[in-house]
Amino acid sequence: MEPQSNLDTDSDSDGSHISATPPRDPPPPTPTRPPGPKPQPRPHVTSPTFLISLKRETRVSKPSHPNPKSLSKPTKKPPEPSTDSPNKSSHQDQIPRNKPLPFQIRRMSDQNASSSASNPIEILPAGYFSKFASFSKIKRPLVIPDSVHQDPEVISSSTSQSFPEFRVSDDLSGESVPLDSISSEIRNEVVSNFVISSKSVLRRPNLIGACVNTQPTERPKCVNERNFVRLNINGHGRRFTYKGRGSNQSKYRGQKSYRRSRRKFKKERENDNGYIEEDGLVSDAPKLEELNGKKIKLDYESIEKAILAAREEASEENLARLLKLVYGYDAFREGQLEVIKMVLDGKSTMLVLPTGAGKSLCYQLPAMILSGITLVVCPLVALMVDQLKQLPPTIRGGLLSSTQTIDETAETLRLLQEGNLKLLFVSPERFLNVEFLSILSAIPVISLLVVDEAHCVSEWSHNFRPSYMRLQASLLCSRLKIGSVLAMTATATTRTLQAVMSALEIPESNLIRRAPVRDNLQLTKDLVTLIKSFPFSEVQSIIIYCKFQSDTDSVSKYLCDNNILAKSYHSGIPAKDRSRTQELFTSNKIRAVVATVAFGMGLDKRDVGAVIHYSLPESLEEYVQETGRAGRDGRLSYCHLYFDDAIYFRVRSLMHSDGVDEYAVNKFLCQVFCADQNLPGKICSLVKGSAACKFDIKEEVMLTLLTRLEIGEVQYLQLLPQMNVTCTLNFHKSPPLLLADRDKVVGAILKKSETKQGQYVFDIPTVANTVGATATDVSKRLQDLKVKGEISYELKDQAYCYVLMDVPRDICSIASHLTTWLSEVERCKVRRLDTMFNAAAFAVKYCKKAHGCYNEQHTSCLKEKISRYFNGDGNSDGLHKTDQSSPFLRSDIKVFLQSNSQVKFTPRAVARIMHGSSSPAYPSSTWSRTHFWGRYSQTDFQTVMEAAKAELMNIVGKEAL
Ligand SMILES: Nc1ncnc2c1ncn2[C@@H]1O[C@H](COP(=O)(O)OP(=O)(O)OP(=O)(O)O)[C@@H](O)[C@H]1O
Repeated sequence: MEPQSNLDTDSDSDGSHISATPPRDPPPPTPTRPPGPKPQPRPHVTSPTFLISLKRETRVSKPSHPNPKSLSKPTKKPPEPSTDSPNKSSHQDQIPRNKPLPFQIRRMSDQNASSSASNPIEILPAGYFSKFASFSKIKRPLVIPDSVHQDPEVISSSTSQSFPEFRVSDDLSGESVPLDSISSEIRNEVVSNFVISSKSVLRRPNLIGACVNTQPTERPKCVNERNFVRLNINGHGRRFTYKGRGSNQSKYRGQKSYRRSRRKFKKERENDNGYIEEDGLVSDAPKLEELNGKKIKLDYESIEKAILAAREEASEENLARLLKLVYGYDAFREGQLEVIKMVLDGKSTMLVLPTGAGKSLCYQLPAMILSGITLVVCPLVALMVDQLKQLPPTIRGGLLSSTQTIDETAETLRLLQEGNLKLLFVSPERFLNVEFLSILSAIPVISLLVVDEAHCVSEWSHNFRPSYMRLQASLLCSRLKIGSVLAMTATATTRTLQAVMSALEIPESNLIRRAPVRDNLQLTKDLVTLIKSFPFSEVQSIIIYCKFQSDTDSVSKYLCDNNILAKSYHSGIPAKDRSRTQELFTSNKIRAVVATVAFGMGLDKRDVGAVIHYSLPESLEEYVQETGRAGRDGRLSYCHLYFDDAIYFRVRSLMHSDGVDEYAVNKFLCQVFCADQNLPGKICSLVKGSAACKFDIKEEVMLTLLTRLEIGEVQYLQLLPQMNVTCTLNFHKSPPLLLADRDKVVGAILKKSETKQGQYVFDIPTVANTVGATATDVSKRLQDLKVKGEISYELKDQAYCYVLMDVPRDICSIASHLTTWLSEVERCKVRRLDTMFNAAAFAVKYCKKAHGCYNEQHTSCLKEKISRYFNGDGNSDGLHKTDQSSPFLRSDIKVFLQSNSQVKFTPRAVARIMHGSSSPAYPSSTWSRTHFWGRYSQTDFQTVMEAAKAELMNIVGKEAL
């Protein structure tokens, strides 16, 4: 075995924990098979096993060096160059469909061969794996990436194309088990499960806070814990139906149903099970109970005492007592006690624990003890909801999210102001909301600000979010009274950590960091071999990660066709269906979820036994985070990675989709500052869609640039919440001029509108500037007039809004500075992907299996790579797969430019097309029709850009002559 000394372990895998939750049957070492075409039979398994042998289809590989002659004769007419906006056409019939071929497993004849397309391959029968094959390479059908096609039509169309065929087989020979014998039971289960789920009560956790004051709750005799109540309001205990919009607490008062529910509630309390059911509503026991596999009887009096004792002295003994009383846990896991003590000491702390290691407890416990409110910043609404549900009954929690109605938000804010919340989940975007900030600033103490998924703060992380970048300590502390900050992440390299800690002003000494991978995870490489092997067949719950939405749909469909209960999960699926899938999975009603990266954050299913990466993750951070969803119960779990360089090249091309050119940034800044027309204090807006097309910069990148202008050394602007800025208005009652006399907003509207067919069309920020109000004030005024029946209106054009604070004198130097920074961010993304690829390639090709790895099992070498990566600066070492040059590149670009001579290109735009990567001004819906689309995805992006630049210069030179 590889010495583990360089890898810290976490308590998930310490002896006591393992003995409490025994490992799944350990996998027997994979039997070595003799060479030859006939695979050996698998060990006999008595229970029904569902083993899948893949039979896939692939598209014809494009020759990496195509004949230029053939290229000059396009097979299809190139795209209409551009009289109409390229954006307009997004029909699925414009997307080239891939020609399926029979499934191939490629066995490299040359170990060092790198390009699967150019190397001789041996076609093996499906399901066969020779022991000589260093790795089974599966050529996948080319599907259109999420990021390229957001159009749901396109997504659904791509799912219907013919796809990998999966068979149910009973052994390595790939023979099929009679499906009926397996399926009937499962089919029945599916049917009944769906019936159950369709009847289930829709819960709206964000409403729970709104109901907290509906009646006097059975409070314990709290001494000085004002917010402490026996009942949780987080979804475990009492729940009230919310009778439609506008319902509020007063509607409950005096109602019969309410009195009935009170009686029932009291009765439940008398039963002393600690949990309360409400009036015909969901009465599931708290998560807590499920989590520990035993009932916990909450002793509220003792809990109160324990809280007071811990507040008085945060000793290990006092904290452990509280832990036992509230959670039923016997001991803290590694790192937990240390961080809780630091937080209670008021020290800002950076916590890095693996996924599932128990980070939430590190803020929940202090939230109970600290006197003020705890604010938790979460990146996703779904994550907030899950976290809220998982709060113990002793913490009054609430959340603020964009999915709430105005009434719900108002109710939560009211509770917050009244001090009736102990813990509040918010999105980072919420900090743009002036009303929210003013309520927060009036709160005497925000004891703790928790930044969950804190790596999002740093541009060097795998999951950077511009709105997180705004969570600068200086910005927060200047507006709010925050006791201390707890930043938490499972995955961050040293460079990312430094950036996060510096932004949140966390001292270096306050870093608590453990190894990124738990010890109960086995990391292996080959999906097919593993699916056919014994441990996998024993696993009840499996998550399969795919890169693209269309892959998840197809893979889950094929699994279902073969009687393996699976559902797909991605952001293109309506939220309601996604949560139903999650529910089915958590309650073991389906066996597998086939998902994009959108699945899993906040999922606390302890018995996920396997995580399979069907596509290469984008980074080791992503890999570690996703594999960390297996084995949270401490049992031996399996992580399988499909290694495929076709996906690698496609993803690598996508990594360049955020890149920008200096001149584009320059143009963008000119628009942001509108040269000399704008004065500081003016409200401005940038319509997202049209600006993205105009500058060929993605919307998120524009937001990143704006955020940079807000939080840089000079604050050039202040971001406001995004809104629809174009208003089309009709007057109904009073004549417009009469109304304008009474109302200055209407006066400004009449002045600043264009009239089109009797309708008034205007820009809200412009009207706001005219009357000296905020955009929100104008929106509110419009709403009032609408309620009075004076007007009706429609809003469109979602825009970034901001107030100008300062206009820079030298836009060029800011543009240059920002471009350099964004280029480094782009390179960093590519390096992360390369590192992931190299780690997988190492396991597949070069691992000497000297330190504990055997057969396809590469836990030791991968853990070592992961550890080195996280402790270093995150840089890639080793192989570089992309071609640094190509003899036909220049001539291909020339042909492409000639055949699209009416279109204006930049070198970057040409390189993106050659890489098959869309951008706002050159969308795939138009440009994927050219046969050059994606042709050079295996050639280094920079090399293609330089070749394009040279060709464009040639054309300019000729035109100048
Ligand atoms: N001291 C403990 N003893 C036993 N179980 C614990 C302990 N602390 C936390 N847990 C359990 O571990 C599981 C994972 O905890 P939690 O969800 O907080 O992990 P996490 O680190 O936040 O993971 P993620 O990064 O995925 O969000 C939960 O079921 C939690 O109840």
